[in-house]
Amino acid sequence: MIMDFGGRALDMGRCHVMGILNVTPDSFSDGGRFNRPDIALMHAREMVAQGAAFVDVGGESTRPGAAPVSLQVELDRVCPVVELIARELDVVVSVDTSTPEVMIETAKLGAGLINDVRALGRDGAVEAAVASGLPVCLMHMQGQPTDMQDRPQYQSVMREVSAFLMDRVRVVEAAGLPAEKILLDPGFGFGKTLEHNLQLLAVLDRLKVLGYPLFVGASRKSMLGQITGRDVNERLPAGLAVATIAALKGASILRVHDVWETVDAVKVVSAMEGVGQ
Ligand SMILES: Nc1nc2[nH]c(SCC(=O)O)nc2c(=O)[nH]1
Repeated sequence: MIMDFGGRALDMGRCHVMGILNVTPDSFSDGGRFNRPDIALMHAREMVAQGAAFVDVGGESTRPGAAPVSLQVELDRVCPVVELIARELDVVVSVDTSTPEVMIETAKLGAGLINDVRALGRDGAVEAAVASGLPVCLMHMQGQPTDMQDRPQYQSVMREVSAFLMDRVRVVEAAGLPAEKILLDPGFGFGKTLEHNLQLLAVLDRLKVLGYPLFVGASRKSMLGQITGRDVNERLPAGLAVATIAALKGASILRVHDVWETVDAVKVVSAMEGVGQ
């Protein structure tokens, strides 16, 4: 299934790597390194050279406990970087935002995907996403970053995550967003215990049957630290394991910090899947 990302067509039947470009001072693993547009462009260029099909630009940290940022701060962080990358590089610029005005502005500046961890939950976000004409990733989160990890609870995490995402799909499709512009994401680490995250990973293919491309982000997250005991900058092997599992289970986009390493892991999965039986 070919999806059009602001003029760049990509086959969602394949697994693509998205490089993370946090332009926030407090992101948990690379906070503050890429705040200047020229430095951000250099990092984006490097990730594209390593095989990233997407670069995800986020101006508001959504780590547990993160404080919201003002509209102007988010615009000031994100817009110059989106404009520069969209102009200079042949890559889909994804914008990690829940803010309607940021969606509209960055779409004008050449963004190709809206990546909203709040599934267009903020006032005006559905309308802004529809008006932007861009594809949207709808992600599940229980609670808000300020409290989501306090006491995550589910009767059945996959059933509840699926129900939430399908409800959001109904809302955004009714508002005019075509089905072929929707991606779904279970939201690893967003209001989930380690057990919930593992249960979602184990049955990720069940999310696929909803009929939308799957987006997965687990890179360097605390779930990997809980399993391995590794610090945030030593979680690459565990991250590659999740990337491989997700690719095997049909994920279309993997959001990661470590691009070439993940590209290679995906190449192994694709090579195996491509060989005649
Ligand atoms: N769609 C999507 N967007 C994201 N943005 C972040 S920011 C927090 C972090 O990188 O730990 N995570 C995700 C994710 O899992 N899915």
